[in-house]
Amino acid sequence: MKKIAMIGAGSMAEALISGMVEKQFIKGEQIWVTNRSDREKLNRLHKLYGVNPTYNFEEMLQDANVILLAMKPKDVALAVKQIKPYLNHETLLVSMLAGVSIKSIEMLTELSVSIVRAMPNTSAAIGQSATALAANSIATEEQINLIKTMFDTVGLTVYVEEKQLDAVTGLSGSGPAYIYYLIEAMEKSAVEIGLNGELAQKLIVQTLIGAAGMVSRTTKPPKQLRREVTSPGGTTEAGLKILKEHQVQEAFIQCIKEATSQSKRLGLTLAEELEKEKRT
Ligand SMILES: NC(=O)C1=CN([C@@H]2O[C@H](COP(=O)(O)OP(=O)(O)OC[C@H]3O[C@@H](n4cnc5c(N)ncnc54)[C@H](OP(=O)(O)O)[C@@H]3O)[C@@H](O)[C@H]2O)C=CC1
Ligand SMILES: O=C(O)[C@@H]1CCC=N1
Repeated sequence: MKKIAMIGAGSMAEALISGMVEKQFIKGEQIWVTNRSDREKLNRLHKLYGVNPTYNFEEMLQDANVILLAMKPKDVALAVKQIKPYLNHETLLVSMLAGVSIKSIEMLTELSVSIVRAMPNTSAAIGQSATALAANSIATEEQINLIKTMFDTVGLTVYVEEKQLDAVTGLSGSGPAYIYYLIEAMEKSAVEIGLNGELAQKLIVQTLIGAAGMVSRTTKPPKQLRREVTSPGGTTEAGLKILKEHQVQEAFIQCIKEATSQSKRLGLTLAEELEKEKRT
């Protein structure tokens, strides 16, 4: 890989840059990054990772092996319009956008280009993303393998059918936020029950790492692991009773379903706009 061009320089782009550079998949100087107008952010990325900040699409896209779309779904139409003059049949477009279908991107490019959709998460910054990939039929095996190798450097990568990407987005794309929300609650409670914040954070983080390790390294299902913590008449049982009363598990299920639906809605909104444009 000689050159990656990133259109968009937000949280997800930075997480990916940070992970790829840290894992020495690519040097910062081989990455070109642009955004809409936040010059300060581009300069910060340059200082931190050595990437090339630019607003010159020609310089950025010339000979790029991969062009990464990393803007919000609502901004993709304008972004693709801007890069369209520099696309050709050799182009390999990678989209990290929630919901936006391969078909919509094809409609925007109006060109037969290889497209790989990826749904990573921000833990890519420390090489711990859970990423799912789906590609169009133009993408070659070599191109798909290249993108798999790229995301492998920032965590676990799996292939899915494109129609499964909304569910992946609701589950693992947004997933880190659900865990941070839980950590916030644990931190708040720790202070209220009289623990020092710094000490509590250490205990919470290790508890999460330990629980994740137990799920991934033992063959026991989470339900059994939960039962093993829960002594009859003990503390866990008393605590879990409150979670059940508040239907916390159902709330989590609803949360993931709603995030999945929102991914579908984001994609549909754009698809409808593009169909409407095509008809007029
Ligand atoms: N954040 C996450 O956890 C994840 C996000 N994603 C997906 O990644 C994408 C980016 O998300 P995230 O990083 O959070 O978003 P951010 O809002 O943090 O970043 C969006 C970036 O896109 C830039 N941008 C917008 N329009 C254009 C344009 N026309 N040309 C060039 N750059 C443009 C913005 O520039 P400026 O700041 O100058 O306006 C900004 O740098 C989304 O589509 C999201 O669905 C996928 C997985 C996880
Ligand atoms: O919230 C979002 O829309 C993006 C997609 C997955 C995580 N963040």
